[in-house]
Amino acid sequence: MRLKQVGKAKLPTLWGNFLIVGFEEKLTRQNHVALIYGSILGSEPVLTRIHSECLTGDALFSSRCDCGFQLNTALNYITTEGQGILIYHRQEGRNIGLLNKIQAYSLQDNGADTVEANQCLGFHADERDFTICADILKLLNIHTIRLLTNNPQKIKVLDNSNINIVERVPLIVGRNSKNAKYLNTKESKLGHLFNLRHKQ
Ligand SMILES: Nc1nc2c(ncn2[C@@H]2O[C@H](COP(=O)(O)OP(=O)(O)OP(=O)(O)O)[C@@H](O)[C@H]2O)c(=O)[nH]1
Ligand SMILES: [Zn+2]
Repeated sequence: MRLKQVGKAKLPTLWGNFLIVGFEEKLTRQNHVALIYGSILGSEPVLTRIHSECLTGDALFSSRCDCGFQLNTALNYITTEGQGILIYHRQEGRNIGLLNKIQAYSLQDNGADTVEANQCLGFHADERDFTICADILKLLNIHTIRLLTNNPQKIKVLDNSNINIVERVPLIVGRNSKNAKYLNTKESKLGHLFNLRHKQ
């Protein structure tokens, strides 16, 4: 296992009382956290959100993307449901890092879309590794989930990592005039599912 669990504590939030569990990648020492709500063991399938780090959207209220809105709504769904887990996957900017993301934003301010901007900086469109999230689920003994996502790639990677996804739950929130192009590019170039009729 590439990860080890480090620390576990109560985390009261605006949505309710979670447990926060820390994880460290043994090789890189990169850390991730999972927020657990309710009793998840023995109550599978577990409602699961894999949320990729977005400092600008999650903590600074940016409306350039939908991340902050999705974070808010995912916590809402999980607490309303009474059980679930949110993995806060610390691969900022689709894993190009915060400062590169700001440079990508600058290219987008000058007309590039989010994929072109990444490529212009020498990165792939999406540099994230979701297998780490499968490892986190396994360390927590979670094997069967309902996944909150619009991204088919997350489903594919978790599936290949032997996580049983019994349902994809769409998470379509936060569209506005500032992120419309960004969301359209996710649909046209990255394959995100924004049509509820595509629910699988
Ligand atoms: N490189 C880059 N990353 C971005 C940009 N805007 C947001 N991000 C990052 O994108 C990640 C979120 O990915 P998204 O493609 O929005 O959504 P997703 O996680 O693939 O899919 P969902 O599960 O449906 O939310 C976060 O890490 C953000 O920091 C951008 O313009 N460029
Ligand atoms: Zn974002």
